Amino acid sequence: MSFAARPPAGSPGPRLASALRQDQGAVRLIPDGRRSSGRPKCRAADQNGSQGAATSSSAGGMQDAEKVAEAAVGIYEDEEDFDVDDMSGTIDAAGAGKSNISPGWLTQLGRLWGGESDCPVVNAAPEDIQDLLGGALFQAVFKYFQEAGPVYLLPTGPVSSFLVISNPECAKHVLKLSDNPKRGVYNKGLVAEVSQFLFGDGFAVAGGEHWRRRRKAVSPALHRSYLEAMIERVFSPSAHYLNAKLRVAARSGQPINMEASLTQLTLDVVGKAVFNYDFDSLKGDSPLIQAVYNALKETEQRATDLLPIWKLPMISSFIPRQKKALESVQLIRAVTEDLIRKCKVMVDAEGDSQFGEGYMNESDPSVLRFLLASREEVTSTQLRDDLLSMLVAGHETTGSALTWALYLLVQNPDKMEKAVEEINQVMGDRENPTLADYQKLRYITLCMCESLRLFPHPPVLLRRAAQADVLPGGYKVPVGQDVMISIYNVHHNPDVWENAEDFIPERFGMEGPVPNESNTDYKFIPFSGGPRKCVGDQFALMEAVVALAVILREFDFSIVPDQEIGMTTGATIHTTNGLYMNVVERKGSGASRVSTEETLEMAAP
Ligand code: HEM
Repeated sequence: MSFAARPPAGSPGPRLASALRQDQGAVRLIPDGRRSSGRPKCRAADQNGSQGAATSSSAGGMQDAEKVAEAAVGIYEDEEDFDVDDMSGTIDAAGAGKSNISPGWLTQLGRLWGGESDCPVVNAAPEDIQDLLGGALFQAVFKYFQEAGPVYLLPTGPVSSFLVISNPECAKHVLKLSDNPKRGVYNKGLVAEVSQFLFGDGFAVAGGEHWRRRRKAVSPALHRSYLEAMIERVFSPSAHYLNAKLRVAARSGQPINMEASLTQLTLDVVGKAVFNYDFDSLKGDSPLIQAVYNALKETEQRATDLLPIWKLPMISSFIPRQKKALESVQLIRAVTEDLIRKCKVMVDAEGDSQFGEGYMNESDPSVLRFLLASREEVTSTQLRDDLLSMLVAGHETTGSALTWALYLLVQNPDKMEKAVEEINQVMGDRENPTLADYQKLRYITLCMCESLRLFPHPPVLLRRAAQADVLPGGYKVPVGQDVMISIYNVHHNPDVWENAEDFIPERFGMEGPVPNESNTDYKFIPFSGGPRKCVGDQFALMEAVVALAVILREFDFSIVPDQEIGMTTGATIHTTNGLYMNVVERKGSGASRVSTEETLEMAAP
């Protein structure tokens, strides 16, 4: 799908869902004609009586719904969220369900295995296949949600399916029970399987006790004084560096690809913050950016591959797609290992460190230095994989979040005016935001949140049921079922959000805490929630708000006309062909006071 870069004057911005709605004919099967506004009520048994036991998903059978529910209630802080009486639904994860009309080819395959269900089961229509397999998967998943309701089964092959969740109640339930130390019902399942080639044993995909130990070791590195130091030493200087590049574009009158520029910015930031290493990707095309993109695209393709050839290492090394991915991983790992080696030499030379709670080396506040100084017993491969988890998780996500925030602001001039007014008011003549400034940049923070609501990165989260479970609403989940929480659908769900498709930063309010999963009761979950919530959420928000403040204070942006800005996914929502903008220096801004020579010197490759 694509949408025009310039909506008519006064338009609230991209209206993604309405564009999708025009194309609803592709989604066919809706038992009993149920619509998305209501929770589908499911009958308990099918007239054919088949239980479709041929898949690993359904092996092990169902536990008694109420027993499962009781166990789950025990670990909820807010037990009233869980309605034990309303558990009549049935989902059979055998890969297919009952269809009233001619099923699509994927469902057809699924039915060969005898799967049956009275719950909504969607058919993959031919026009959706490109989105489902390696395109913008989340868009097809949204389209089905509009027809099939907040919980449905999406068959993806003869023996595989996703139970897709699009409402806050079920998302909260699954996220809170993911790797939960009291009762871990869900794990990372497929996502761990398909991204192991990239993350190895890194804590972003590891599970159970191993994951818990590594997360406990790594997350203290992101303490408050570290974040404060990052604002002044990394976020703000890196954004000024981007400004030098923007100035060259402004003075030459050449359009610039803001998606590429912002993704380079965030790679530079995360490189310095995690490794104290300057990738300097703003100065030239970094093969590492492409490598990370290739590797993440491969993980998504693996998740939807009908024939998982990647499970056969001997064969997969001859396939160009797999070869490219493996080469990318080799490059990413080699860079990471080199950085660890160099830092270790410095830490060893220091002898016994002053390590303690909130430790920060003044000359090198990086996460790597923190972890090495802690002198914890950890193998260098484990350290590499953990740091790589942070590098990959923190780079593209924040780059995409900034890209869409800028896009939305440019498309909504009244919001842009408010944003620039706030920046000028808070920062005055000062070029570098401080922690105090960050705390006052409330409207910019809300713009970032609203951008993350409309364009969440990643748009879907994957889990697998390690035990039988029952979702709020009564949907039974058998052992082994793959579950997809569509953050995109929760954020675009019209039953959850008023004017869900419009960019309205004000919806969160100018007072009170910054929106997160807890204070919105899982309506807003861009950083996930529960035990596996993002460890870099504060880091990311600070980085993005500081970058926007520094950039918007100096430049005006407009989208290059007649540009089709489509969407696709790796791990985040990307444009299909970049986001080209014209840049103009604001009168009286810092930019206009810098000479062309100075600018060229800063931005020279
Ligand atoms: C706007 C930017 C960001 C967004 C939208 C985002 C979003 C997310 C989400 C949704 C998850 C959960 C994935 C899941 O449950 O399957 C996650 C996990 C994670 N994020 Fe972020 N993230 C962002 C920035 C960052 C940054 C800057 C870092 C590090 C500096 C980071 C590090 C991580 C790590 C290590 C995990 C795995 C945590 C675990 O499994 O225990 N993220 N992120």
